[in-house]
Amino acid sequence: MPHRTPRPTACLALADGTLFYGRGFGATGTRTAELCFNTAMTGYQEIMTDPSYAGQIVTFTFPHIGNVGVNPDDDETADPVAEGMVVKWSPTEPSNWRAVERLSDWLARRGRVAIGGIDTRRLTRAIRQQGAPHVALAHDPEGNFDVEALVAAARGFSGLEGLDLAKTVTCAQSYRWNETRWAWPDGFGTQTEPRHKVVAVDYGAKRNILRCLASAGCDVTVLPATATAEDVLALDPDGVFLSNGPGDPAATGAYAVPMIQGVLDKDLPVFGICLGHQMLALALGGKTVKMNHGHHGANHPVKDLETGKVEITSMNHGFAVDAQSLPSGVEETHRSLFDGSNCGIRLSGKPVFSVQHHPEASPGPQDSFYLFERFASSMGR
Ligand SMILES: NC(=O)CC[C@H](N)C(=O)O
Repeated sequence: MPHRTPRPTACLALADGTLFYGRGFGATGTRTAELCFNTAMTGYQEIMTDPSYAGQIVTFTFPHIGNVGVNPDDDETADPVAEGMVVKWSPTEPSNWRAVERLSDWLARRGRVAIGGIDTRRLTRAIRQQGAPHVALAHDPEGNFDVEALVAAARGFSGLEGLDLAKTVTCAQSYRWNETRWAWPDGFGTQTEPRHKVVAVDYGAKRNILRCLASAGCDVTVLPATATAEDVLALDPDGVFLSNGPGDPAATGAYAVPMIQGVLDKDLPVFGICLGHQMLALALGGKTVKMNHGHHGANHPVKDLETGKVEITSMNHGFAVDAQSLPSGVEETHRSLFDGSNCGIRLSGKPVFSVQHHPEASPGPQDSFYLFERFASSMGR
């Protein structure tokens, strides 16, 4: 019997002309984005719904993606935010008691394209070597691809530099975080009586961050990204939290920096995560830089420079704070043991600090949860 290879139904085109063919799933159509790779072994639903992935397509280096389906509880925001996904094996039938839907149906319903059957090792090596490429990912069940047009679309993608994407994923209006579910059911910092009034500025906040703040005893009011210092201070908070978010920190800094400086003038405790960390660094006079291929995974070792302790952390960033650019009075507190890049800062002698990694995990290890407790205790007991 002659062996017939099924016709490819998806095509991933890199701006340098490299093509990967595979089996499409999820929505049909074409998306352009920057391509990154994520090394986490679990948490594809949390990753796809992390607002910080706006403008990006994610290559999963772990081969078994989709095997636990999707469920109503693991979304980090209402919809997937990453533009699409690239995987080694097309998803099999989900097998998990929490699954309510197949990954492919969920992606299709929410307009996200995906490609399976890809040599993700080769692709990951290419990303590491050349830096995060601009790509076009097309899914067509008929398998008709105009590859020249796809490569041209990939080349036409503007890239993330200079893009303020926080505005596109922030909440439309302020709201109070009133979910009664704690960050982790196994009981980290579960707190029933909130003691600290916190304003969280939403640049694309993951829900588990808000849960962790609540679990550490914070009563959280969330404000849109463009909130001014007056908006924040009008709520008379005990502390201000700056969230994660997508895009180029320098672009979002145009309106975030004056807000943060206004808050710092009032001597309030401030805690930032990821984009929030980058925003705080900019507000304190530092600079951010675009990384070659960034950090995206759940296994990144970070050293606490004060204690010498190493935390295994969850990461998702393509920009970094340039530690050399930090003015005196701003200390580097954490550093990546993968590449030495900056992972944390503190304003000397003040309860003003931030980290590049994700202490809320989701997905990932919970080693860094202490940072939420540090923020809570900086607001008094
Ligand atoms: N997770 C984040 O907040 C990401 C921050 C920023 N957009 C970056 O890519 O570095």
